[in-house]
Amino acid sequence: MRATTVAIEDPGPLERFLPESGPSTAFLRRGEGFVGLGEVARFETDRLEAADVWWDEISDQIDHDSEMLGEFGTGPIAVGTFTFDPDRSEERSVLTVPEVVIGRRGGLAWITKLGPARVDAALPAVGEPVRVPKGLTTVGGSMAEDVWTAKVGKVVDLIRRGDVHKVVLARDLIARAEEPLDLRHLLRELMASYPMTWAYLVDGMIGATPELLVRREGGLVTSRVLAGTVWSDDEAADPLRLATRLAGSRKDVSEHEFAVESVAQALAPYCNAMNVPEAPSVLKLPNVMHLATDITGVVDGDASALTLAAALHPSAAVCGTPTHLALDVISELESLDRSRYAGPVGWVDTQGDGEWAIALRGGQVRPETPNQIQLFAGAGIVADSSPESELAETAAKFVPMLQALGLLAG
Ligand SMILES: C=C(O[C@H]1C=CC=C(C(=O)O)[C@@H]1O)C(=O)O
Repeated sequence: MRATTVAIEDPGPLERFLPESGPSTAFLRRGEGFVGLGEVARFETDRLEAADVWWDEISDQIDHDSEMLGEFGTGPIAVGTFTFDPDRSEERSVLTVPEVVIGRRGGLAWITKLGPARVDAALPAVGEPVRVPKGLTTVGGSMAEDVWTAKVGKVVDLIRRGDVHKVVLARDLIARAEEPLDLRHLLRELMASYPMTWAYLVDGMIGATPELLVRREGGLVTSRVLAGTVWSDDEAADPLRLATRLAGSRKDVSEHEFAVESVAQALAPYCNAMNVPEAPSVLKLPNVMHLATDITGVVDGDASALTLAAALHPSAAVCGTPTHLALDVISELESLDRSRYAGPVGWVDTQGDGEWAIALRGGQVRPETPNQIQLFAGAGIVADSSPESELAETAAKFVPMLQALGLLAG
């Protein structure tokens, strides 16, 4: 397979190149990142490790001709969305190799095309006009709210007995439209309202997540760990007071510490230098605030971004501590196939560089039900958790997608 990468003039908003149907992908933040059009190869699997091996083999077969060698993110890439727990999901994980990638980063723009022979590097036509969803309604989720809060109560009991320290419990919500959903509309809305997040679209999985599982750029790795949340239903609430409340909340700080420790421990074997800030900062989003820690490190060896994502997943930000016990509690009590929610979503290049976010604040549209989207949100439960407050927290985490769908005012 041949790949050609050329520098191009700024192509404007990248998302306008996405077609309404057919395989397409996006991973965008503050106008940077890429859109991927078409598909030259696809791997469906239930294991991150298998995808890593597959991409290694494909990478070796690509003959890449580039004007931009060494520029992060340029060149052929594989884009993926992985299930949270392959042993307990009906959904498949997918790694797809786009035929055309249009990207922008740090003032540079490029196009990469893949094919059997060297191809011209002209920009494709922009996509069809975007359709706004019509006749949307929510039709509930797998579990009634009071059943979910009762489960949170059970988890709190288990934690207080000392069986497990933290468990992230999730719930879902289904929204249905009169016509097939145009995911490009959701992507645009999410990008406009939540520019500080990573907006993703891969194989019907769409959302805008604030949490970066891992980024590898050359020898450097970064992970943005989030856990611990505060929100307010009162628009006039003072953000400084909310942030102070969050930073001083023993419950949220302990929830956050479990998450940081899980990432630091999983990353340590791959790094020969690592920096873990002692105290978290507060990340402010339009709907919630989170405790945030950016861990950085220098990679020792050639572990790819996908290898690192496999090692870090599932972190205690989306699973719990200890991992295997939290996974058992989730499978026993959550009564939900998490599908790709809370799994890694992102991209990797032929050098092993890439970015894998955690698929939060999003939902899945499936080919057999194109009018429908299943939304997911979860909350970290620790010894001091209150079931009602955790339910309200998940409601606050549904807000970005409900706004993008037009089910809530922005
Ligand atoms: C599990 C989710 O959020 C995670 C990320 C940030 C804060 C979280 C929390 O405070 O519970 C969660 O760990 C979700 O959005 O569904």
